[in-house]
Amino acid sequence: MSQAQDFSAHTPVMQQYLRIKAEHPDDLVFFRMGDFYEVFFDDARKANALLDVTLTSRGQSAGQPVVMAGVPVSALESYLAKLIKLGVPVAIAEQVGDVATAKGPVERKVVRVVTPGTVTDTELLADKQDAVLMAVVAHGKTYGLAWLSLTQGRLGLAECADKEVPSWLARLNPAEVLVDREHQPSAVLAARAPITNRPSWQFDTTLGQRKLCEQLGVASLAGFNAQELKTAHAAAAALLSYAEHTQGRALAHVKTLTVQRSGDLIDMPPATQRNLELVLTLRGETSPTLLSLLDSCRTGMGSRALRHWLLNPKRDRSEALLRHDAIDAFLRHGFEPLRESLRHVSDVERIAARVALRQVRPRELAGLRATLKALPALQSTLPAGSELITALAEGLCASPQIETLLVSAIADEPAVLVRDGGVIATGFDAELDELRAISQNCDAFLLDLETRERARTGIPNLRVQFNRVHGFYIEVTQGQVDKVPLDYQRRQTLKNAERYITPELKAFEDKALSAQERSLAREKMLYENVLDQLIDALQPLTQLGRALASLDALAALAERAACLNWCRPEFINLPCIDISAGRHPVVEARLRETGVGEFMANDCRLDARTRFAVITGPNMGGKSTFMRQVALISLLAAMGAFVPAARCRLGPMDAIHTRIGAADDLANAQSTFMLEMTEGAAILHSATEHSLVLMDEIGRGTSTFDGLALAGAIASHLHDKTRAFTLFATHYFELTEFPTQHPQAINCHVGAVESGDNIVFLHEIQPGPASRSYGVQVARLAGMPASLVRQARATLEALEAKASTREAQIDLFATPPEPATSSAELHSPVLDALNDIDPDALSPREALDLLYKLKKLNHA
Ligand SMILES: Nc1ncnc2c1ncn2[C@@H]1O[C@H](COP(=O)(O)OP(=O)(O)OP(=O)(O)O)[C@@H](O)[C@H]1O
Repeated sequence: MSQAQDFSAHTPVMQQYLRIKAEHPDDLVFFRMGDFYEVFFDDARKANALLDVTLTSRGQSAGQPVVMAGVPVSALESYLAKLIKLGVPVAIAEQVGDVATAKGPVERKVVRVVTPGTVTDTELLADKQDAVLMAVVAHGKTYGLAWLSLTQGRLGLAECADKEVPSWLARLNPAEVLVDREHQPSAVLAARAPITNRPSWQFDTTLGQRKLCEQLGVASLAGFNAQELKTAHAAAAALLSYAEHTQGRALAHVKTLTVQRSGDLIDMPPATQRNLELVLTLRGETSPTLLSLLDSCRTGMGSRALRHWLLNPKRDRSEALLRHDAIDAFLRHGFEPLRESLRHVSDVERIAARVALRQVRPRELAGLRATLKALPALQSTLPAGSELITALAEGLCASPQIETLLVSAIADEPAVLVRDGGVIATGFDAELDELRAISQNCDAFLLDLETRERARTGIPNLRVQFNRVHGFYIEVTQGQVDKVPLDYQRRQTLKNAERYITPELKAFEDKALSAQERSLAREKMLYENVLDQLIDALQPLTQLGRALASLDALAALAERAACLNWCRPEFINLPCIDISAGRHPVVEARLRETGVGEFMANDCRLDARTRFAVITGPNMGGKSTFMRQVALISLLAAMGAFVPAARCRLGPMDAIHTRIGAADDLANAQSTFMLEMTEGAAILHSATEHSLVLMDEIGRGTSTFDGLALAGAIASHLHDKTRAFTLFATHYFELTEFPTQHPQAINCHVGAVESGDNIVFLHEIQPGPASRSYGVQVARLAGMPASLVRQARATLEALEAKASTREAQIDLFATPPEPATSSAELHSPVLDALNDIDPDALSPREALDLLYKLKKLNHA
């Protein structure tokens, strides 16, 4: 922290600060002063609370001491990482003017604003996940969505209904959602997304259209099929303005737009993502999940691609088929050579984005150079026979000029930062080489001077040295001082020695220091030139990043298929889920890891005639595991992966809905039962005959009769009206009657055998209903006290005896009665008159007269 600085409000430097702060009222302003970023006033207090940096005060402002705190420049990344995690945006004001020539305070400017959705710093981002920035705006019931991954340069647009918003948020998992400050969209607030408020005027359709056209370099959005998405354009306006604002520059690398329509993707509501533990476990951990099992990628780019495929499975299966072909090709010809080559590949996707934003570090460019050099060898590992791999291989031919430029311009092992020098290769620029030679020849000159001066003065231990504060000097110990010649001028007195300068040494110092300064400035300029040339060649770099990411992800899927013994799924065009010997990949892996036992593979056969399976059996029997594995296998197939089964044939699928278990959602003031019913209702409203629905013990959150009645009604609705493929696990034995009255339903159960007081789970799905539920035995296994188990068993026997003497069975699945209609309504004169009308025979005039007559009748 600069010690002597006056920070009173009237000083020019504070005026400069206050001006910058006024432009960034919502951001924490990091104000560069030498080797520190200073934060002032309320920002300082905030930094103190969040980062635990020490508060100091200096000078006065409006009669109050100026409170401030400092963060060393070298520690910026770690502080930013903390603030980003806390969702606090930081505006970084750098010194952009020349300190040496500035009159008054050196010019400072906010060069970028770092926010959770727009971070691009390699150190601040997880390798395997991208930060997504999103903007959402509501026009009536239509929601416009626009999103951007800055590090991928991908821009997306969509429009959807309010009830679909949670699915989009869950799928895109944005780090930051921009909303209109005046009209915060309720669906976003309800989903508790991390929002950033922006002014209303930024959510403007016309502005959005213009900005999108400018960004993509086109005259119309028709080519992207995005012409009609007016509400999404409004969201894009805010999105692009904010992204540019935070980066402090245009986004040169964002050149493509994807329009996604709700109907393109297999719908996976947030509950499905959560219950199937796709990317997070139910406890919120990243492992063990389906993604953690799948992701054996060698690069961060590959992992990110895989995550994207998993969370965005398409209904149209052509892309998945191409991926299946590619995996086949890898399995036939080997995937390890490619995976080995990928070990030496840098994150080209992120490097390309950081080039475009001019944030790329010298070592990243060295990494890019090494990757480019490794490409021919990598290309030779690719198998033939797959259309997709052939297409991706074309993306590997990044322009040779880039490689030539990086080889000639960037040093073999460049320094971390350009400002330290040593980044540009020797031989790239004659002027730089000359300046460097002057500084490097320093040592030789100093040695020579030392020898000469020792001879001239007769002082044998005289030394010529340099330090940052005092520059060059000749040091003579106190005992020898009287031998010093007259042309020695004293620079500094130490306890045991005197330090001198001579005219010759002073002249050399001027030359050497200015050469070093000029050489650093020249390197900076040359580096910027290299960036200019790279930005001109961004397209092939971005394409290279994407090709490498996809190849890595495909090779990982092949590796998983081989190691875990998965098979290629088949798609057909008839309604069908036909899985032979299917397994739950994560449970199977866990059993193998822990050595507890073998996973029991199970079949699932659903088709146009059998759409509904009632699954019964003991707790812990494997019902949930079976249901989940059917969903996971369907999803894996749709994303283009092989599946854990011996054989698998799947018909079209438009959604995977799940209602499994429940924890109270206290934060949303919803009870377990309320949540169960809300999720259940959402499924009944949106599922179609092409959807897969998993219902696990619906109704258990309330009293037995209520629960049973509701479960029966829900099952009937799903079977008769929705006609979705449904797996319905239940402990209500009454529901095993369901298939007798519903032709498309079957019973199946998970097997268990009793031996004495014990129960052995077979985990095998068998036809027909379970004979009993073994709840008491499971409680015993769980370690309930023996006396309690005895009591429960006695009560159970009494209840069973009572139930068997009960006579009439209630028909759970009877068609519901029509809502009551009053007798007055049945004999309404208006209805009678209406019945008599023949609309086709009426002239307009007669129709109008009749309308008046009907109205009169109604009031009579
Ligand atoms: N097919 C299988 N092969 C081997 N083990 C299995 C199989 N299915 C389930 N298991 C084991 O049994 C445990 C319980 O399975 P699961 O949760 O599916 O039972 P459940 O019938 O749904 O129980 P509940 O009715 O209490 O919810 C799993 O954690 C797993 O360890």
